Amino acid sequence: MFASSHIFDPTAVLRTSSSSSQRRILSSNHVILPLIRPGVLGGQPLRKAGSKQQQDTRSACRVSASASGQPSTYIGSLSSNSLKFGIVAARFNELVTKPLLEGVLEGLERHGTPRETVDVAWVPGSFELPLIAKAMAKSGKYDAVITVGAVVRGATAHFDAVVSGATSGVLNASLDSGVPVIFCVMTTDTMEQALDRAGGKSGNKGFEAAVTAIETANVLKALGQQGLAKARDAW
Ligand SMILES: Nc1c(NC[C@H](O)[C@H](O)[C@H](O)CO)[nH]c(=O)[nH]c1=O
Ligand SMILES: CC(=O)[C@@H](O)COP(=O)(O)O
Repeated sequence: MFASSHIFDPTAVLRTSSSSSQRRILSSNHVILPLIRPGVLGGQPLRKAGSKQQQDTRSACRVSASASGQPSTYIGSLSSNSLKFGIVAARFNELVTKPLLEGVLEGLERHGTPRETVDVAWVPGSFELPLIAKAMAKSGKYDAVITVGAVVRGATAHFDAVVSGATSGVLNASLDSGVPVIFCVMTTDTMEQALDRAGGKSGNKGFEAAVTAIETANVLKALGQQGLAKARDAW
């Protein structure tokens, strides 16, 4: 799927445009992005020498206007080396949230963001995630914020209150700030289910959240470059 005689730059964005009713990948002088950074596959990033695309793809996202005026499709790069991230982590059930946090940091690192550049704020529980996430998002310092929590059902209805507050609060933080705030909060019936998703048999949802943050931030950046999204400080 990624075979290409051309050199590609993982900091681009794949864009297709429709022509008549057929969508097509743009001509061969456009680049096809790997869904995983070449270094992860052991491959070597190739580079298309000397083309306009190369100048374009040097930015976090490449968008080329469609000559036919047809609608375009934006698919965000999975390269994070031009992005800044913040994380808010809940200490409650830290048996789960600490491996989730590690998964987030590993995911960011494997796509170009050294963990030393990532700010991490700790809060008591998932109910406190939205306040700090919104503060970070509205600071203008971050291209995306990732919230990490683990809400495990107990004997009372408190589970529902915490999940409801955390979910709507994180969503509000994102929509209100115009910054992607990613919801990496386990909401499970048992601790085992939560641990399975924090590096157990179901993988690490923290790593997945990191990839989601990168792609969403890059799409928003591309739309902004096309005047299709307000600049963050105008949100
Ligand atoms: N039971 C869980 C909680 N409860 C604490 C709340 O998040 C909150 O800190 C408290 O209600 C004070 O505002 N938090 C979790 O993250 N996970 C739980 O399972
Ligand atoms: C999600 C919670 O708040 C829950 O773990 C607390 O347990 P309980 O409902 O037994 O008080």
